[in-house]
Amino acid sequence: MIYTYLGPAGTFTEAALLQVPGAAQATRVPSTNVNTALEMVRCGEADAAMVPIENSVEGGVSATLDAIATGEPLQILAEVLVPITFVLTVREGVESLAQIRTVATHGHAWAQCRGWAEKNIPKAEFVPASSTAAGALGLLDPLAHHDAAISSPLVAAEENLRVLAGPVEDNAGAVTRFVLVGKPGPIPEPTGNDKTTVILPLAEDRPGALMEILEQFVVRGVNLSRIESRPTGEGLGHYFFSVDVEGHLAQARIADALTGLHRVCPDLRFLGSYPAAGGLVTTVDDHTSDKAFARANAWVAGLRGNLGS
Ligand SMILES: O=C(O)C(=O)C[C@]1(C(=O)O)C=C[C@@H](O)C=C1
Repeated sequence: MIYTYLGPAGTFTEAALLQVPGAAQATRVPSTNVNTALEMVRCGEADAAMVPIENSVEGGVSATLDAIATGEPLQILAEVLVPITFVLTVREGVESLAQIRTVATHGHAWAQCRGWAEKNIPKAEFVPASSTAAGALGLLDPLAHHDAAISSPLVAAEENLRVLAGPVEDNAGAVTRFVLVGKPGPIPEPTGNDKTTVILPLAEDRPGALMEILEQFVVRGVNLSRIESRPTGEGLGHYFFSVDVEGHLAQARIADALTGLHRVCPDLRFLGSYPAAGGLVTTVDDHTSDKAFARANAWVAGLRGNLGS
């Protein structure tokens, strides 16, 4: 098994990948960005890619949401949660916060530490890095010029970097959610606590279009755990919705909701059903249970048996 992930080694994404059973023993190839990681899967150079999809403070990771919604189809195989905490590390020679003029980190990490930075290093300019680990490693590179980096405490310790402050995140207890993505194939078995992800392009901009989509879930008792609108790139006002719901394709209420969605949104994309991480407990009302659907379908089939007779 070959895995790729948003690298280099020491990113939160690598920490997420290491939670996947067997990944620590498998080949792990770092990619410099999410698109490259997903392309490696599409062209068969990697069997699966671990990529960040949302953070509890900063929200959706646009690069991932867009890349899995378009292009050659992909499938989410698993999700992993990683608690996030950051430290501020500095280049040799930087002794105090007052000396810092430039800080390198991933845009999502900067957004989670912006309040701390404005207060403690107000003169420092943000230098975007491809990941938190890349920003930290830059401190050891004489050709990179940033004074400081915001990264995980782990990469700071592994690289023997001087930590000047930490934790530096604005919200303690932040969590990033990562997804393991492969080529479309067998769907993981239902566990009873699963998620299903779909991409729903709005066919036309008219009153009630989003409502029509959402009611497909509501009437089948399906709970949404994430909904995000992303621009399609075709101009202002053109969006698709990226939606996670609680449940598995193997369950009648999810299959029935997808049937309904296909009628109102024929270009929808199924991105997979996979076990939910983090102790999600899904409760299903009696009237939307598999048994209730089976009874209702049998009843209609019975009525239809009399058609034309
Ligand atoms: O830069 C990293 O270490 C990553 O794994 C990327 C990433 C992200 O894109 O959300 C992951 C977790 C943190 O929230 C910040 C950055």
